[in-house]
Amino acid sequence: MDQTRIPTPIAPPSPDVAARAQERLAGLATPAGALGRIGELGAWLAAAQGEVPPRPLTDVRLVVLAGDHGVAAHGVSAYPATVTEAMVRTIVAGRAGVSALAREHGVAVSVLDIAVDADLSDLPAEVGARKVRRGSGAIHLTDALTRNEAERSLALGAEVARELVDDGAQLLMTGDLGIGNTTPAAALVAAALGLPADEVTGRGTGIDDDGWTRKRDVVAAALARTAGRTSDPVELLAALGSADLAATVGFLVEASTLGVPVVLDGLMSVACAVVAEAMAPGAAAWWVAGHRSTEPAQAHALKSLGLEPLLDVGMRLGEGSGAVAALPMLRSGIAVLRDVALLSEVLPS
Ligand SMILES: O=C(O)c1ccc[n+]([C@@H]2O[C@H](COP(=O)([O-])O)[C@@H](O)[C@H]2O)c1
Ligand SMILES: Cc1cc2nc[nH]c2cc1C
Repeated sequence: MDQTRIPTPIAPPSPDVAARAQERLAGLATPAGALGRIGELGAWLAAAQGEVPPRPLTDVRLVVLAGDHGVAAHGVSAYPATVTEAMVRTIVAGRAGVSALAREHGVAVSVLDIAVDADLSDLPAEVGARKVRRGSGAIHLTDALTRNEAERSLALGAEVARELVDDGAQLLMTGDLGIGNTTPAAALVAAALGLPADEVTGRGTGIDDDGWTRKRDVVAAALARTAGRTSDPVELLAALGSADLAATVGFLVEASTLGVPVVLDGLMSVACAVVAEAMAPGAAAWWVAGHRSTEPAQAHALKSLGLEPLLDVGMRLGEGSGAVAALPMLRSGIAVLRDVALLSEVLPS
């Protein structure tokens, strides 16, 4: 039986409302186009909300999807895999990098253990309620997941997005956490876009030249191992992804299906967005890229999606931090469409 999924096209934010928002933007008491991307963001959010001017963003949610990766035992990261568990605990305690940014910008953060290779059952039950497995396979040696695990991960990511939207979330963000995860994310981008390992391999948490060469070889071996099997997105996630990355894909597809805008983060988020766009063509119209990571694969992935990141400040933290950091620009877009006078109101008649 052919298990290949039929791509499900996604309708964009309302073109009618987008046109009305552009009309309001063009009529503001500013020189035409003077608000640049801030104005464009306001118009995009208006179209996404179906309302001009758009409503203030009072309910913004970030979900950090955490997991370990078999490749971490093969010298591809500057840090040991034990950091993943430690940082899940740190996010729960509200003391991670993203925790500080999220408090500053009024974003509610939750962290989910999708595939951390540790027992986190002492944490609040919701953290581990969707655990798929302990760690995903080392992709240069074996598939990351079974096809069934990939399907389950996609479904649970979708479920997470649905729950947040049902609970009133106006804007969603995805974050990632997992030592070694820039290796499968780079491999996903390479396989999806037909790029060689050299062009997608970055320094991740800060590996040295020897580490980079090892990581490049791991990505190349993973691509060679799975050649010819990765045109179907579910197969791609099973072969080269992980449970946490597959869950992120499911989350992104579902958010766009529900018509809720998403701010993407760094490499993992944008690599998953490439796979989500393949599963749900048109979904990218519901996403904005929060920042440009230092990872080369993210640049390729952004380009393929036609997304220009809002910030370019050398961030490479993950955790959703670059999405949260970009939020003031989105709020600014809403403020100008709501509060700036029209030129017709201020000019003497
Ligand atoms: O978001 C990014 O683009 C990004 C770039 C480099 C590193 N990270 C974070 O660092 C970890 C992965 O780096 P590595 O070197 O272990 O593959 C993981 O926890 C990510 O959240 C994140
Ligand atoms: C300390 C630390 C925090 C992180 N947060 C996301 N990835 C990370 C990797 C490390 C090493």
